[in-house]
Amino acid sequence: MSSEQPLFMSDETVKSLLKWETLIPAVEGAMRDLSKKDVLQPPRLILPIPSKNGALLAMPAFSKSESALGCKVVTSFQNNQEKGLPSIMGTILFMDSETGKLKVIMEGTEITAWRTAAASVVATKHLHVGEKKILAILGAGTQGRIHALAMHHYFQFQEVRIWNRTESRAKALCNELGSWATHYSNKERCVRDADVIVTATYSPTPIVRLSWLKPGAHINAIGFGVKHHNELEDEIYKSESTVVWVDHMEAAQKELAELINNGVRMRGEVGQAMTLSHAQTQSSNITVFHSLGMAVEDVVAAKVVFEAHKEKLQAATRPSN
Ligand SMILES: NC(=O)C1=CN([C@@H]2O[C@H](COP(=O)(O)OP(=O)(O)OC[C@H]3O[C@@H](n4cnc5c(N)ncnc54)[C@H](OP(=O)(O)O)[C@@H]3O)[C@@H](O)[C@H]2O)C=CC1
Ligand SMILES: O=C(O)C1=NCCCC1
Repeated sequence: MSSEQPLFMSDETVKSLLKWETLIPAVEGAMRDLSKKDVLQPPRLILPIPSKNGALLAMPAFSKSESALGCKVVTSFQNNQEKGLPSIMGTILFMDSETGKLKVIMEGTEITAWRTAAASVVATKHLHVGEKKILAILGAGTQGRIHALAMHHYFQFQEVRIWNRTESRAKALCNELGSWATHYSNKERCVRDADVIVTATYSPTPIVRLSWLKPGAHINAIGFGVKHHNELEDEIYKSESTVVWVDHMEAAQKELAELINNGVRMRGEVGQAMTLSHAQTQSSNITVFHSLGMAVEDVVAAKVVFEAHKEKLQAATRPSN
């Protein structure tokens, strides 16, 4: 019997091993595999904890092509900012996919941030047709920050605008990012003329209006406060020119049930859009990627990190000549 103990990887170690160059293709592959039904991923269990303004989510997945098996447990506690803690904190259990034996216990707070932004990059790549000159980000928390970094890295937008409810945080983030990011004090001005928009807040009421959107704009809607669809006004969903995509249809039936019951049609999964040519999306359509967040993204990201860790160890023990 193997007595090998599971490895523990802290968020600090995980962060040092995460690279957009390896993560984005891995998340793209996971989204494609899910739509090809090469992934086992049941709808996640969500335990709301209303008295704490929080929730706990249990998210297992198995990727056949990556031979990756794992489960993330993640919490979302909206009042954590005042306690100096991240709102979203996760832990990933990464197993041997042949035996189920636990290989790594990985802190999953960094992975959750990075893989969510990577999924938005993949969705933007496959759903947005036109030029990518102006990016507007609403929310300057963990997700707002990591989306700025991922989008800037992948698409090299000419302008990156950031609005936040608490203006000083948008200013501080732009100062940290450098001259390529500009803070906006008015969200309408931030969104108008933008080619791509990211909403990454806990806002319980709409922060984007249809009349602000230019034809062909693409929105990555990330926020999940009380619901997963508070950030966009109803008119956006009702508009005939809007096409809504999700990461996982089965999860959307559950988590976006209210929208679906109100007649909003989900066009399909981003993984399905990858197999369509862009010509099938009219360039004047407004596209929305409703990012629910998928366990398979976490599991393949954990594999990328574990592989990078093993390579680093090997390199350190290789004799130099
Ligand atoms: N789809 C997915 O896979 C994932 C989704 N998420 C979701 O992304 C969102 C952001 O998460 P994260 O960045 O980690 O959280 P943070 O706590 O780091 O940031 C929260 C952001 O929401 C803003 N905010 C809070 N309440 C309101 C409000 N009433 N109106 C407007 N803005 C508000 C905050 O503004 P201020 O600075 O003024 O407080 C801040 O910009 C959350 O909804 C979270 O659930 C997170 C991870 C994965
Ligand atoms: O997919 C995730 O991880 C999360 N999704 C919604 C908010 C909490 C974390």
